[in-house]
Amino acid sequence: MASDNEIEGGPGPSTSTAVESTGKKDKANKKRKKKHAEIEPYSSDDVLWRDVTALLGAEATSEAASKGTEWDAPIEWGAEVEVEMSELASNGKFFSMLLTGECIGKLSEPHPPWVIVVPFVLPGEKVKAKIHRHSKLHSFGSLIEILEPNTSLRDMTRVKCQYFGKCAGCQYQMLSYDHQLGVKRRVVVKAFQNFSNLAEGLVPEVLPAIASPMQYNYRTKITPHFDAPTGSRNDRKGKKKLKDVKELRIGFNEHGRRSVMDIEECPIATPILNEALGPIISNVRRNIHTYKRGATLLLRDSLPIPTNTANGAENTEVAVDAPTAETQTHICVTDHKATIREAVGPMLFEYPAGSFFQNNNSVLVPLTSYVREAILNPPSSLPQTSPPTHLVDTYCGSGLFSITLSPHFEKIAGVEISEDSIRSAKHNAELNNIPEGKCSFFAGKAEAIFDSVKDFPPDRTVVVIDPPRKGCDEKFIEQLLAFRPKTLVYVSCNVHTQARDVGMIVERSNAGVGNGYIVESVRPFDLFPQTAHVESVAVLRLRE
Ligand SMILES: C[S@@+](CC[C@H](N)C(=O)[O-])C[C@H]1O[C@@H](n2cnc3c(N)ncnc32)[C@H](O)[C@@H]1O
Repeated sequence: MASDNEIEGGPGPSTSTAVESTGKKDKANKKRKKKHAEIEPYSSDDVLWRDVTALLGAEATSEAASKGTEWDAPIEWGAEVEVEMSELASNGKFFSMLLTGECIGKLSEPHPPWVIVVPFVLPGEKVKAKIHRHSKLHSFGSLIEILEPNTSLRDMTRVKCQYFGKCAGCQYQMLSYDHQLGVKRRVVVKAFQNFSNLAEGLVPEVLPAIASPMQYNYRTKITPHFDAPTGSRNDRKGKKKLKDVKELRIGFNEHGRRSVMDIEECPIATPILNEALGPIISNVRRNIHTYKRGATLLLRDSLPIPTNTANGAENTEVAVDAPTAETQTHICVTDHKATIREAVGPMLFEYPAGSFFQNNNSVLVPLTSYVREAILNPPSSLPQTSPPTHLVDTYCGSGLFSITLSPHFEKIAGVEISEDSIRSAKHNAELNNIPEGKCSFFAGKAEAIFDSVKDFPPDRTVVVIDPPRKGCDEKFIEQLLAFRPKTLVYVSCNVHTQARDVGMIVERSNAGVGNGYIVESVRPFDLFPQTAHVESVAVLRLRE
């Protein structure tokens, strides 16, 4: 669960205003500035940077740029500051809250406008934080104390995780679920404002987020990990020394640090994963001498399946003492190569435990039904055209959209880079009795699919696009625009690259003649309750 912001800056002041610099320090500062200056476009650092500049305003930002003071933090590294939080930032995973206007602490005076980012706090709250990293026009503080809570938003009785505030995930637990959905909608609104490059009127009002039916115990995959115990040495029998084993931490990343923290339970994970977690961790501790280095453990929720499945691999199941009523129909799988089985409505999916599948099973029927309705029932305000007959499922994984939408299409083609997933997609078509020849799946880069669908009628074809976080390649977008399918449904777990790609599709397809795509709807889907992750579905339709 590492995020771009998760790496802490080194100790010591990083600013020229905060300290007298020696030649050596000057060099170090220059090196640091150079390193920090390269914010990767569309990374969570970039998303935060856009929030920072929006908060400070264009004038203050460009003044700092022209004076070259963007890196001159007015606060010393390690200083404690009292700040009043003003806004929520949209950079997903890690630091979720933005600044305060005024800082009370060790500031150099007069100081330039600056943003302080503090996690686990809410707008309107006054907090004490310790500065641990500087960046361009903003610094990161770790929360020491909430001095004045925002009691209209914060309710700590909602928090279910004993590690809240220490573990790097699930920072929205103190908020009502309705409020979380509103926050996620706002992230999508800002993503389209900041990254789509489209004029306001070209993006429709973002629809309210669709809730996950389960808000805890929904996550079907967790990956606790551990580093090799520091300085560990084996005794003569090859066993790690007891002291080192005691220092071993197995769990998730500690918030704001490189270190791992012990986890005995994860309230967003499904019950079977929580039951299996303790025995799995004890087993690693007992056998730590067999690990040469750290490792990531895989725990995946599955329906039981015959040990030798048509998909090939043996299933290894973790023994859990006396399964409860809730867990008895599920098993926990730990072998990457073993097969997982999941049901999505009436459809069954099997895939290797180590490959991609959406992690919140409870939301998959609402998600796939929403995509189906968006395709088949466009708003009545649009000219009604013949229903689509062909589906192209790009970045198809093991066939989630192809198979759930298969009853509504005559022909379907899917493309996916992972050969394992393509094998699963073909297997899943058989498993769900889809008539032979209706679905074809190809392993390769997404853009390669356009060679295989030359006989698909573009005006009756829908393309589903569900890329990884980095979004689509230009080559893919070029070929998509050359193909000109009637309908596009873009599903994404990174709304910032989604906004960029949707903007590019609309702009390029309308350049010149203006007969390209319009954005019909944008709607967030909550696949990840309690966390800052946001999924969204955008529907685009070619103008008549
Ligand atoms: C977010 S997942 C979506 C999978 C599937 N649609 C689902 O919902 O289960 C993105 C998928 O894109 C695949 N992928 C990544 N880069 C790709 C590329 N250049 N071309 C095709 N597939 C790619 C990944 O292997 C992954 O399965």
